[in-house]
Amino acid sequence: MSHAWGYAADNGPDKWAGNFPIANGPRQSPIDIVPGEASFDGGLKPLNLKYDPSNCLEILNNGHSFQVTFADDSDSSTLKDGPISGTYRLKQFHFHWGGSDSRGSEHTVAGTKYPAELHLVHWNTKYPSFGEAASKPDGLAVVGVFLEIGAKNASLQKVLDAFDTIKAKGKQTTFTGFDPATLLPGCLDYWTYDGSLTTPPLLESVTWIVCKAPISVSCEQMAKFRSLLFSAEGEPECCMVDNYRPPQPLKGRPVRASFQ
Ligand SMILES: N=Nc1ccc(S(N)(=O)=O)cc1
Ligand SMILES: [Zn+2]
Repeated sequence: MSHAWGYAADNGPDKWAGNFPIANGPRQSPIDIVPGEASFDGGLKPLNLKYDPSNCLEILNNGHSFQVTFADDSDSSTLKDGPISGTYRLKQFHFHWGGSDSRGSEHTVAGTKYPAELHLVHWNTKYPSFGEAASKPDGLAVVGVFLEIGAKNASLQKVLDAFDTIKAKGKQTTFTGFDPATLLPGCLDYWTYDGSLTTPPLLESVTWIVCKAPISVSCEQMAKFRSLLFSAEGEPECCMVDNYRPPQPLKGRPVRASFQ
């Protein structure tokens, strides 16, 4: 690629292996989750998520998605139990979405695409920082939540209301007091498997925890997602849509279910 990675024809997922050969590695994400082929594991614990809204710092358009970033200098916003050992700290959350309601999620369920997918990114505190953890096989744990078209999501709306100030790539603004737990479904049944970051550098360091239950998003709210731009101020405007990587080969990996 002559220029940075993205989601366009000339720098999108099919081109990433050029600069990031791990794109063809053994534990790449996302995947298509086939419920009938997942194994129930009674040893999997319930997810133990404890978030402190006072850790919420800012919202940023990074040119690939928007992300809400958290203070991660203490164990006040953490993920424990589930399929992981130890304590993982929340670093940020972000979304992936489509140009229409028929696509947008990264993981799929028996081939079904959702209009969007939320990722809550946590790092293992056995390592000194996110950056260190991101290169370790047990370094990260990402909770994925599907969005399905339905009722307006009041919690999500608080995030969308901040969009007017971060429309272009590189824009960021203060965003405090938000509780990401309000974006979780009521039921925390999940699938889990060993995978990777779904964007470059595609590091194979993620324990994926994908919730079976979706949360709702209205079609008007989906239109708001699509109002963001991949482009920076002063560049030709390019709508931020279809910022998702398609499912990757499972290559023999087991997918476990926390539910029967
Ligand atoms: N560079 N940081 C990243 C963090 C999370 C993800 S994802 N989409 O796998 O949650 C990708 C990149
Ligand atoms: Zn993501």
